[in-house]
Amino acid sequence: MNAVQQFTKGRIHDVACKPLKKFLDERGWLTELFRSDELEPEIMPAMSYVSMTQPGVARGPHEHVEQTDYFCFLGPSNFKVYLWDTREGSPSFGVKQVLYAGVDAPSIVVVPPGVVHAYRNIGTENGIVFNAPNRLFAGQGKSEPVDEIRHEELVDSPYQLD
Ligand SMILES: Cc1cn([C@H]2C[C@H](O)[C@@H](COP(=O)(O)OP(=O)(O)O[C@H]3O[C@H](C)C(=O)[C@H](O)[C@H]3O)O2)c(=O)[nH]c1=O
Repeated sequence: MNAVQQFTKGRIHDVACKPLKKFLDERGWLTELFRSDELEPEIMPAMSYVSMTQPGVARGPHEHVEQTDYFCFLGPSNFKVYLWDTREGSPSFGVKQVLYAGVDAPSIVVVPPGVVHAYRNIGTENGIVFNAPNRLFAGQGKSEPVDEIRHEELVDSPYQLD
C-alpha cells in the first residue's frame, strides 16, 4: 500500500468527469451512457450494473488494481464523490479530488486503477448509480478473486469522508 497520509486538493490526472446529456420530451428523458465509438478500447466496458444507495449512506473507499470504473450518476438524488490518487509516478500523486454528481448534475465519472474512490448520497432520496467497468466482477464465470482493495475498515485512514 502507498503511504500517503496527507492529500492536497486538486484534480486527478486521468479522472474524467463529463455531463450526461439528457434528451427531454413530453414523455420524460433519455440519455446515452456509453458508446463504443467514443471510448478508448482500454476502458471499454466488460459488464454493467446498477446500485441504489440510501440517503446519507456511503460506498467505498475502494480501489482497483486493473479495473477502470465508469460511473454514471443518474439521480434521483445527489452524490458527493471522493477520489484520492495513490499512484506513484502519477502527475497528481497525493491529490484528493471531490466532485458532486447526480440529479442536479447528471455525470459520468471515469476512475482509473489505483485511484481510491468513494461516494455518499447527500440527498434525501434513494440514489441510482450505473457502473460499466472494463473488467468482469470476479472474472470469467466469477472464478477469480475480486479486483478490489477495500479501505472501509482502515484504522487512521487517510481516506476520510465528511
Ligand atoms: C460490484 C458487484 C457486486 N456484486 C455483488 C457482491 C455483493 O454481494 C453485492 C454488493 O457488492 P459490493 O459490496 O462489492 O458493493 P460496494 O462495496 O458497495 O461497492 C460499490 O461501491 C464502490 C464505491 C465501488 O467502487 C464498487 O465498484 C461498487 O460496487 O453485489 C456482484 O454480484 N457484481 C458486481 O459487479
